[in-house]
Amino acid sequence: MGAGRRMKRKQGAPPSYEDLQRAKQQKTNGKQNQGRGQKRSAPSDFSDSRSNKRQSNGSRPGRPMRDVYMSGALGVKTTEGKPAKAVNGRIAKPKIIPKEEPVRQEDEEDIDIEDEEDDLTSKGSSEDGVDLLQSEEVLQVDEDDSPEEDEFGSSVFDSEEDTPAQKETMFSDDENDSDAEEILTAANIAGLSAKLDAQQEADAAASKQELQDSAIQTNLTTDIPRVLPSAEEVASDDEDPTVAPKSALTLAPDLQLLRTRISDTIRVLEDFAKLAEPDRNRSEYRSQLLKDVCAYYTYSPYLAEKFLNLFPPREAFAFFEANESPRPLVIRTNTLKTHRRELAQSLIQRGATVEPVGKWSKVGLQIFESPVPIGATPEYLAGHYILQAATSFLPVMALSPQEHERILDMASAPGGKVTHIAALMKNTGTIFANDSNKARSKALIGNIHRLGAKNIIVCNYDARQFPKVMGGFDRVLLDAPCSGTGVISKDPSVKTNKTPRDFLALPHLQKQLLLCAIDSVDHASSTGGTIVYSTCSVTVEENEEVVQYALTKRPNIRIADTGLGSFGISAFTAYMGKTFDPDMKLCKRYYPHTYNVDGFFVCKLQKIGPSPRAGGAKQQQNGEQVSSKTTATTTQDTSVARNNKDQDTEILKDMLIDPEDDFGGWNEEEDRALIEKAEKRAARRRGLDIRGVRKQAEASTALTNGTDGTGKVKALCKI
Ligand SMILES: C[S@@+](CC[C@H](N)C(=O)[O-])C[C@H]1O[C@@H](n2cnc3c(N)ncnc32)[C@H](O)[C@@H]1O
Repeated sequence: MGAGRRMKRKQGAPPSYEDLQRAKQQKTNGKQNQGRGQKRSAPSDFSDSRSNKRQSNGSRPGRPMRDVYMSGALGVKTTEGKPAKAVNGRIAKPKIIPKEEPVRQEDEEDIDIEDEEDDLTSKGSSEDGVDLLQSEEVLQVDEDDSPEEDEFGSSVFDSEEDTPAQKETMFSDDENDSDAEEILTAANIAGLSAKLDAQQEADAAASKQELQDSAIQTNLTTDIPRVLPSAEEVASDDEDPTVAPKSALTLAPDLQLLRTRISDTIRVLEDFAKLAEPDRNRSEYRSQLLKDVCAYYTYSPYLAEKFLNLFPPREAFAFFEANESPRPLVIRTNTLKTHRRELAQSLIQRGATVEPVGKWSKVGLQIFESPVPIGATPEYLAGHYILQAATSFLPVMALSPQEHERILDMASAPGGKVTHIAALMKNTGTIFANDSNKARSKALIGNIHRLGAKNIIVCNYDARQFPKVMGGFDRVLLDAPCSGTGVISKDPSVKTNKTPRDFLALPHLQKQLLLCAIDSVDHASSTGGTIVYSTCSVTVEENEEVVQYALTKRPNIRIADTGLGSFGISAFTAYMGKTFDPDMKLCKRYYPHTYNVDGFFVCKLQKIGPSPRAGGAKQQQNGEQVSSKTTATTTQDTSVARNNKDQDTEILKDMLIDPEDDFGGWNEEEDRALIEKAEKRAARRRGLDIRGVRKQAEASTALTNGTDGTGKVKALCKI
């Protein structure tokens, strides 16, 4: 795995914290500022991931040659490397991207605009979709409409496994893998072999060094690291070893010392009986770790603690590290217009180095280098691909859309997933692509046109209005608005701008949306009856807890296998004293540090009985009411409300549910009371007066409340 390799480069045997302190004392008082610059000059076995940040898109050593597509020594020139300038007169001149400075995601990849104005909730889950040109369009749109900022990125993972479900969904394209390999390998083999030889040599040297380092590390473990400050050190700020001397004209933390102390503290926590100082307890080490993590990686204590609760200390460290590097750039072939093999060849001819994203996907390509902006090639303009995070493929694979079905994507802008669905359906059936954010919907429409999807109807509702607007869908995708804790490398502001309120308000919205998604599905669909819920967040509140809430409120659903095989980590069945449905293990979690992909959560639900009268069935029967807000037309029949009331009643009885019982909808009052209670508790924990917090919230609400129906949530989130 890419991540593994990356971690191998970054981690080694760091000098112990005490050694570093000793070395530090020997230095003169007038030494230079030891901020980030110093960190970069740290010893090689202690290198800083942030200084490696730009390398992660670079070539990956040790790849099997047959997997790599690139323009090699055969001299495939970038003969068509200029024309981007000419198309529509809209493209900036092609930029040469040197090897050391791979394509910058911020510049090139899909932009997922966080809707500041609409609501905080538009912070993307699966950040994918709009490419450079679209983003240019969006930025223009933003000036006209509401200001927005979001960013879609790309990521990649390798998986050696093909599952039957993947075959069903992704391998339906008519690409022949071995053909592709043969042709492309023949075209590139000469250029690759020299490069790979060098890479293998470098790998072997790195492995040797790593073995030596780990031997040293083993010796180190017999020492008891002194990581906690003594009483005197606590008393005197000036002697704080994490702060550079004042003579250095800065109070920037000494990052090298911090990093070493983090590493030492983790060692202690892992082997407490052996390595802890006498009379020190675990929580002292944990709070030291929290403090150091916040200082080193610049997280708010609130969020850092959340992650330290989510992972064991060493894994949390790997997670924080992974968030400091961008994920690799990935594109999805648009099979409505081309095949991956042809696309790869075209990009190679433009001088790009590309590689299949992994065996799990027939449509993903990872871009290593490109002398032309990947968001501005003629192939891009012709809609042959879209820049899209690799994890963004997964919810669509789990949804497994079938030809001729009727599908709803509840929160679809800027359209990475919905255009993927259209491609898998080969432009048959009908897809409703909804998003509550108008400006983002323009980007969505742009992508739909560029990629040539012809079976999509765009609508602009608050998705909580489904299924009142229409229901009876074969499948529904809810790629929910979320906190974005899985995509911190793309949006580091998440490190500090998320508050406890966000983790109350967002799950509240997500729960409401998920119930609406469930109620919008036709349980009697002969092909589907499926709901997929996904987020690009790793928090339990936004994932397992949301699914658990839906299971409680809707006994007519079951968690189903995602069909993603062994790829991904099973979701939690218990977390911090809470237990979830045992089938929660069927849901999948993805982390940047395990697969070098965006953090993601995917859950597949199967609807096995009708929705309650209040929540869905009744509304589904109104499924024909396609509102005038629908912004495109189709010849497809939208009246697919197939529920037979008598039959439904029987099914409900079979499920031991009283058909007259109104188990639908959410109880706004009940939720509000719960939120207020949680807020009170959070304020008390932080030593704040809840009345002051509320006053501030009200003031903020007055400033930010909108008229689009999402104002309540927006107000909550802005505090
Ligand atoms: C994670 S993004 C969706 C990304 C999209 N699925 C894709 O693949 O390109 C979440 C989207 O939810 C939208 N959204 C937020 N609140 C919503 C609501 N109440 N109803 C519908 N859409 C909403 C945001 O505008 C944002 O576009």
